[in-house]
Amino acid sequence: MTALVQNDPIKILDGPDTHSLSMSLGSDLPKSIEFATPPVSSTPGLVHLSLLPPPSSPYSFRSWPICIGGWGVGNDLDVTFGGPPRRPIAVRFDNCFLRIAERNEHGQPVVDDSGMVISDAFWSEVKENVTIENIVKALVATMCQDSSRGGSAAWTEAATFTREKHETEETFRALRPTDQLIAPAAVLLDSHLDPTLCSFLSSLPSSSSCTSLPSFISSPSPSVFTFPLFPPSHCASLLSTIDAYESTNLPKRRPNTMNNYGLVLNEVGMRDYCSSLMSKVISPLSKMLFPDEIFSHSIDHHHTFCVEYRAEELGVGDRHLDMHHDASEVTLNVCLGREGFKASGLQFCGDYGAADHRASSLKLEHTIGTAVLHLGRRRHGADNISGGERVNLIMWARSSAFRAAAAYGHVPPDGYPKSQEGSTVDRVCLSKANDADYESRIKTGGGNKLSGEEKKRKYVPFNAPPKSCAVKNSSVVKF
Ligand SMILES: O=C(O)CCC(=O)C(=O)O
Ligand SMILES: [Fe+2]
Repeated sequence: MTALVQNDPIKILDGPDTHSLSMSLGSDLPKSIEFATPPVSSTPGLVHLSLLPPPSSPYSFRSWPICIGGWGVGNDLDVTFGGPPRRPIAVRFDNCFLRIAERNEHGQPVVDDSGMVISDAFWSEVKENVTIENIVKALVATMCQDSSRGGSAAWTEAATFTREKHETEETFRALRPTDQLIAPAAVLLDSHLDPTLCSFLSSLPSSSSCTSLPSFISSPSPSVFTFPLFPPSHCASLLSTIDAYESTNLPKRRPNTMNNYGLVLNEVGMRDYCSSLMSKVISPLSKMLFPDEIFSHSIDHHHTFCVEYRAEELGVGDRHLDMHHDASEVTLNVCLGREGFKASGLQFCGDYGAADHRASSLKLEHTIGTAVLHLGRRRHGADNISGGERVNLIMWARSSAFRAAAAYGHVPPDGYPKSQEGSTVDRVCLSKANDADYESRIKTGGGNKLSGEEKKRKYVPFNAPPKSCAVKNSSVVKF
């Protein structure tokens, strides 16, 4: 394989938290690999390149984008744990449907479901000398030959799986040749955004952190934010693309383990549009709104999907969503419609691993076009819908660097230590799927019911008057 690379010149910016190993990778490009143009570094220390397989290869139907390195986590971890910058750094297959989570013969997962290469055997191939050249060579060897690193059969199967997904996207694109949301390299346009948000983002300095919230962003509870995101016309365009896909016979993978209805938008041709939404809106807002989070400067990939709920009167469908936390660092949840749905509140409890994990903290009502941005580890769930239909776009936004650190045990599982649970366990926060004590608590009438007064107190409508920045007061557990 040769490495094919995008056109922009390499750009490595200085930043306060740059990871010196990643940075040195970005500035020390291999001489022995043929690059069409130099690799690109979009955020400091994060290098993007693409592998271009030869025509005879099972991978040859497309190029394989990879990102290596990543800004923001490495040196923070060094400060926490001491010592030099740690290996392995993040190596992630980007924009691919590659999942080789099954174990290799050493019992190690090879590639996880966000594309992260997490096998020790791969890293032992890279050895002491962590350079782009060694990483690329080890990847090519892993994909093409050596069964001790996951087996070529597993990789061939992953290539076939990816090719089928790729063909599905192309078929859908051919059915809607003028749909700008599914075009290759689609971008989020200014006209897709609420005008106030759009002008705010265009004036936001790159290093900005939260000193006070702009008036159009509310923080009804620590580290939960709401703001107008999409105008109605753009919600309607998104719905029309979703509806068009639903009406085809193309394969529909449901969005996560809990929702039975909805689509993975990354798999219906919308990945590029969603990546643009992440880099133009979610990444800058995460830096600003979650400044104390170790990952907030390095959000770089996402699992984006839509969820669909229908009231009983409309027949089969999901009615509500059980309590859970997300497989994300930061989650965007925006309601697209449909006009006239009833009830369907979004309930929040505490952070996973914190003493108040199952204590109710907030209830929001969805409003079309309004976004909720929250930490993935905050427990939440959706109430029953009582009328009509509701479709929301959900982006689970993630950091490669943070996930690589977690995968290698540099940060505790789930990122955070567990505290002893406190005495408050509210019934609304119990999860049928995730709590072993759910049945016993429900049977014994356990879990505090919220009083009428408490319900009122906890109900906070969207567009509540702006508060001063809540981030500094948040009770997020740190490591
Ligand atoms: O329906 C909602 O608003 C919540 C969806 C959600 O939390 C999820 O899909 O992770
Ligand atoms: Fe969720």
